[in-house]
Amino acid sequence: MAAAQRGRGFAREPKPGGDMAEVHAELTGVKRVYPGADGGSVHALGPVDLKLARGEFYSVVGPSGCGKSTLLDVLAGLSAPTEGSILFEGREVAGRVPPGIGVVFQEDASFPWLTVQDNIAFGLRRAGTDAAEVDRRVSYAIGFMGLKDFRKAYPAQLSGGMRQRVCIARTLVMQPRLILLDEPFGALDAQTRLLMGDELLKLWRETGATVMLITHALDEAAMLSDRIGVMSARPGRLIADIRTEWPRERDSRIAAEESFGAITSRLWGLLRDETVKAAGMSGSSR
Ligand SMILES: Nc1ncnc2c1ncn2[C@@H]1O[C@H](COP(=O)(O)OP(=O)(O)OP(=O)(O)O)[C@@H](O)[C@H]1O
Repeated sequence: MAAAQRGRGFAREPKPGGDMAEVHAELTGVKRVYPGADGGSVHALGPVDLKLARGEFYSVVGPSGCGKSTLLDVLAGLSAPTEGSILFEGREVAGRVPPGIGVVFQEDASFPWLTVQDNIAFGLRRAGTDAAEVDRRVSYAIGFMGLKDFRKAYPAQLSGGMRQRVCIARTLVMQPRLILLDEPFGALDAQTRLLMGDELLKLWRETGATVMLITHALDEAAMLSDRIGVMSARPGRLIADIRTEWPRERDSRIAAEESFGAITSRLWGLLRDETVKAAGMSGSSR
């Protein structure tokens, strides 16, 4: 077993964080148009140009329906772009999820018929990982996510926050180098969201992964991210790029910093007009 694996739980490499200058994922001229219900089409996204540096924590905020999930889906390879190119680690993402990318959704995606440990082991077993390695990674994930007392419990016996931890752990044991999260805490109460945000930061440091988070919550974006992309009303384009300059060793207490308020008000200033436009556009298609 590699030293990095023995020592670092989820991490593939001994150096978390990596080289911030290295481009990890790159979208160029990406557009997504869906077929509309009336035989027309819905221009959901773009054109978008975006570079994610290896190891950075990037969040995307934008008005409802502006194309945030579409952006995540095309980057993940869950949906093919109508135009443009998407590279992950220098290779084209061509409408299928490449190894190395892990996705966490808002919905509780745990399997109700499997225990916590079997839920977390699911992807590894399907990939044919040997049993000892499955045990090692699952045990680590269970400890890390604070699920030790619940390893034999079924999802129905857990709170919403714990179920979402199971889903995050299930993605993390696959050791993704790019983690895409679509409103992962959207269904949770405010206090649980804060705690989950701290756990996400811990995981980000631990794994050294690149993270892209889609969120409606401006304070969540401001608290967790190195950089925040603001999207316009649909068709979603990136209209601002805000760097937070937080230290890597941070947690939700960063919200008490003076500069935190400045970032959230700047985000809201940018989003306000777009949100009004989006509300006016709801249901329309182009
Ligand atoms: N599979 C699809 N087929 C047709 N239209 C779609 C499809 N998926 C999304 N859309 C449309 O594309 C637009 C962008 O949707 P998307 O879910 O990406 O936005 P979003 O910003 O994530 O929304 P929200 O913030 O409400 O979750 C919307 O108008 C939506 O109705």
